[in-house]
Amino acid sequence: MKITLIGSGSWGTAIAGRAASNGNDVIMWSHSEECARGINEQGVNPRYLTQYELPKNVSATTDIVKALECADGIIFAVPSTHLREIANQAAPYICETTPILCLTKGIESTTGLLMNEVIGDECGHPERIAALSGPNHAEEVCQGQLSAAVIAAEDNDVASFFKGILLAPEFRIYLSGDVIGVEMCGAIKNIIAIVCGIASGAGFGDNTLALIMTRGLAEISRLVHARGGEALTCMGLAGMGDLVATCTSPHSRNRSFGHAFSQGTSLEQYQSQTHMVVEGAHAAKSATELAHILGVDAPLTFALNDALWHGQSMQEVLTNLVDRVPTEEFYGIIE
Ligand SMILES: NC(=O)C1=CN([C@@H]2O[C@H](COP(=O)(O)OP(=O)(O)OC[C@H]3O[C@@H](n4cnc5c(N)ncnc54)[C@H](O)[C@@H]3O)[C@@H](O)[C@H]2O)C=CC1
Ligand SMILES: O=C(CO)COP(=O)(O)O
Repeated sequence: MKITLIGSGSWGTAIAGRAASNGNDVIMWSHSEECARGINEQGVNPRYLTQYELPKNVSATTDIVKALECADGIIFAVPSTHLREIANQAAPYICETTPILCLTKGIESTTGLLMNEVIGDECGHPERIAALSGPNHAEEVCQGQLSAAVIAAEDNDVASFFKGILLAPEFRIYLSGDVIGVEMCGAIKNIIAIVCGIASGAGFGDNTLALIMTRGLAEISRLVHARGGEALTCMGLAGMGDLVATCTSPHSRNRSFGHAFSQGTSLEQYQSQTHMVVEGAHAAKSATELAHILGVDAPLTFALNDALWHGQSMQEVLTNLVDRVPTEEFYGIIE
């Protein structure tokens, strides 16, 4: 198969390698000449996962038309803030029956659309769009460390197609029909991971981190349920699995950013130092908008949104959170 991978960050690079290791010819589209040249000439992405040698059947280009020529399957792995613009550029060159897989985790601000929905909006035929999510740090997947992911699609054939492209003994893939649930979990767990990073940076202990993760999972479940997903998905790889991986791993950019933020580093400073996306920061804003529209209580999301985008001090945010009176443990999830 010929697989086109749109994006050349850490996750795109690791997934390009995974697909190519299964014998597929992978062409990566990069917005950066430097990345495309490094991949073609050295077989290594010079900016992300720089120690990882890509299989020989991976090439790269900055020409999106060339990248999409004769694609049997297309994978989007660009940050959420660039997804619409890039899907719009790609759309005229994508055949209407070509299956598409979305790796991006986020919610679009102002529209409240999930990432597969943004691609569907631009490229049409949403039934051929799947989403992959789960506890998958690119740094470990590219080393072949045992991992698992879920691929969700309305059409089981589309999910199965991408399972065939990516499956390996060390990369287990489960299927789901709950695209909304899988996408919502992937977006919101990044918010909770930033809050965990802030708490750990501020000196809170393991009890507090477990409290944030558990109440975070309840918050994710309420949002999933209200957006039309299945609360059970929150118990799976995209929910509980990714929440644990992102809230606890030193690989997580969201958690590390939270830690740095608690020490006074701004989002701009962190992103310009690392050249990496902190999806949870953008999701804090878009999920707040969405929660208000859906009428869902999402205190951790609101708190992070206040701290990141409305200049509220960490002390004020914390006081607001602990001033809340604890109520029924599972309100708003099961009717
Ligand atoms: N890194 C990981 O382990 C995982 C990442 N993801 C998700 O995958 C998505 C992509 O993240 P990463 O690959 O980690 O990115 P990254 O943080 O490693 O790299 C940043 C990406 O932004 C791209 N970029 C920067 N400016 C751009 C522009 N003007 N136009 C187009 N692209 C531009 C870079 O080429 C690069 O692809 C995110 O939504 C992330 O949440 C999901 C699972 C695992
Ligand atoms: O989604 C991820 C792991 O599954 C990556 O998380 P970070 O963006 O926090 O590194």
